[in-house]
Amino acid sequence: METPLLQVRDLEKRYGSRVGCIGVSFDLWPGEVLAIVGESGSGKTTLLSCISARLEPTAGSVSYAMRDGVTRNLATLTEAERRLLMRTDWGFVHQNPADGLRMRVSAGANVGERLMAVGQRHYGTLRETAQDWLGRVEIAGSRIDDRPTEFSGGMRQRLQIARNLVTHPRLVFMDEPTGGLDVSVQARVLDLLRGLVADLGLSVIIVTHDLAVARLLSQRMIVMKEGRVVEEGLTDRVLDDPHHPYTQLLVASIPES
Ligand SMILES: Nc1ncnc2c1ncn2[C@@H]1O[C@H](COP(=O)(O)OP(=O)(O)OP(=O)(O)O)[C@@H](O)[C@H]1O
Repeated sequence: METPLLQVRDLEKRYGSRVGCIGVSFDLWPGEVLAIVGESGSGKTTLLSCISARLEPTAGSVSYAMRDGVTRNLATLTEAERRLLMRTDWGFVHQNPADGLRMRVSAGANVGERLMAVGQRHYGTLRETAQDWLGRVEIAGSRIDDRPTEFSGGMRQRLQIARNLVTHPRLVFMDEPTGGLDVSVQARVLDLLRGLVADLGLSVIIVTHDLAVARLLSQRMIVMKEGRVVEEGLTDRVLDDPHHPYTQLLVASIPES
């Protein structure tokens, strides 16, 4: 029987007396794209940080099915195991590309660096793979020696995506991946992400306040309000037939297109 890739149980994060998120439980299945939506301050980023082992929860657990098939509670990983997971089996696409790229090294080195983390050392192979990945994210190969500082916002975001996917991670976390881009650029990046996620069979957890992004990318979504999950279900069902009054309000506030 298939096991979930990620199991979140009664997760809670408090900042002093303030609640970041509370009582959150869900499973993520291999190959599934799950969107976490909710208004500003609802706890999306807190939840994403806890499940990606970047923030220690106050209570509850997150378990992950490692490549060797053993499911481990993230809290029991050593620091070295956690870092290896982050550099190889997981990806993290930040809203601001500068948070996920090294801005002072070339585009090629940004992609190659992640490959070196999985043991690739041969310069020719590193460069060839980097070149291939730049192509996959629609960056001209002639830009391989340019630094991200010389790239447009959309190019930077596409480079960040290449850097994350080059190691063929099984799980990618995304925090508002198109949030900082011009509307005209967003569509292209979203389209690219959708294609890559499908081609690579990635599992994804994506935080967004944009329901159109959730509709386009995710199969399932959870809706957060004041740190709690108020609704969960298949994306089309939640958006077409929202049950919770808060979700109804969110859906009703989408501008007609
Ligand atoms: N470092 C922190 N210290 C104290 N309180 C925090 C901290 N980070 C978040 N919070 C609080 O936790 C709650 C959830 O915040 P969080 O950033 O997770 O929401 P969000 O849904 O991601 O919002 P946004 O869409 O604006 O990023 C808020 O009440 C926020 O003020």
